[in-house]
Amino acid sequence: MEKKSQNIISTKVENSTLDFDTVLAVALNSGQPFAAWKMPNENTQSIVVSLQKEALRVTSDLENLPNGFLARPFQDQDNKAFLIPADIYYTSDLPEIQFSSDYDFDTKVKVEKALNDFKHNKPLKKWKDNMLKEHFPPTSKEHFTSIVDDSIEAMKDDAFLKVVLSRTKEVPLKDDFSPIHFFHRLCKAYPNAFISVCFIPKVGLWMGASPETLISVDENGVFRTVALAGTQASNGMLPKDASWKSKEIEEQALVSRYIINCFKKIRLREFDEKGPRTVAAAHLLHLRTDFKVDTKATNFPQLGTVMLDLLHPTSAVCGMPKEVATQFILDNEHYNRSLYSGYIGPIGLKNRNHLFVNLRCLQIFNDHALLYAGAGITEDSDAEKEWKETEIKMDTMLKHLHS
Ligand SMILES: C=C(O[C@@H]1C=C(C(=O)O)C=C[C@H]1O)C(=O)O
Repeated sequence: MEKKSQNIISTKVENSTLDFDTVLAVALNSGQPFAAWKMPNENTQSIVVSLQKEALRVTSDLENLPNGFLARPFQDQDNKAFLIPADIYYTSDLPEIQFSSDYDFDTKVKVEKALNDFKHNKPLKKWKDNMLKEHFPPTSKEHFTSIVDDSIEAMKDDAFLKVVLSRTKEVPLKDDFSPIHFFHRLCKAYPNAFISVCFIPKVGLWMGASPETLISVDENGVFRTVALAGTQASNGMLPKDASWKSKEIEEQALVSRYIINCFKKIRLREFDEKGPRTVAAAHLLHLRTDFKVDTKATNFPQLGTVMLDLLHPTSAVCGMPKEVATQFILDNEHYNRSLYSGYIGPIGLKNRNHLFVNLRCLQIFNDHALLYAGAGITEDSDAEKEWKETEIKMDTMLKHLHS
């Protein structure tokens, strides 16, 4: 991955003070923008905290942005993403905290004091004051099934081929709910998902266990993306034993075709394609095709940025054709998806970029959570089954919210 280098100063904070939970607790209490995450199949847990009150608003130009955590909503007017710059960066595989060199000695002393104070028994309670107070009413079953039926009619009239319709559900939280414990429960339950918690003022506190990479470019310049679609409950079945109906096979093939069309638009022929094969995500099975490009061999270092712009939102979360499906979603869902089905992930850190589709996620309010899930609708869909599909997708988070 090619990127301009950034100045970073490492500060050793008294060893006993520094651990992931302390840094996360101080970040949560602070009201500053922050994100913490664990990558799929890795044990390291990382956190970035911004020392500015608001997240930055940026275009997703990965080669030129400062290191940090990027979060882009499904849709908004100015097509910009939020960036939480890594003013402070902590990763559990290093014994020190890193400050970007823009921050002076006083700031470092303040942060170290906050970490020490917390360790000497300041409880995690202020975080609730930073939560959003209001949201759109949760979607009723009646509304969801009626818009699914309307979309099926529209597809029968050839208005579009596929649309992904989503909904929300409100769940009360216990008084002693801790985002930190929840984060660890998710890490333990879903080792191959991207586990994240992210706070942006006015956008709220979001947590998730995403199974879906939107794009990644690793330290060797290898670009990856996936076409993920088709859902069934595994009910204990191994991926290799799964069989799929033509509805799901077509639904996933549309996503693959969409990705290949994006490669075609930029005249890139040198991509590897593997699949589709069945993969497990929590208690669910999906169909997935993997795409890979060597950006060094193809001399295309900015491929990540270019594909991000072309791919988002893919037909795994939006539909086909994209413009008509987007309009149907905006006209019918009757709520703002915000970060749900947008993309989130770390950029620049450890010399790699990895953005995930923000799925299997929820938003935390001070006494309840708002869960989000959607389902791909085609002409052959059945509204009742699609409602059920959103329920089982929401179970990914719901199962671990209280334990
Ligand atoms: C839209 C969601 O998931 C997406 C839609 C899928 C489908 O329609 O079968 C499967 C995986 C995801 O790409 C969601 O989890 O909310």
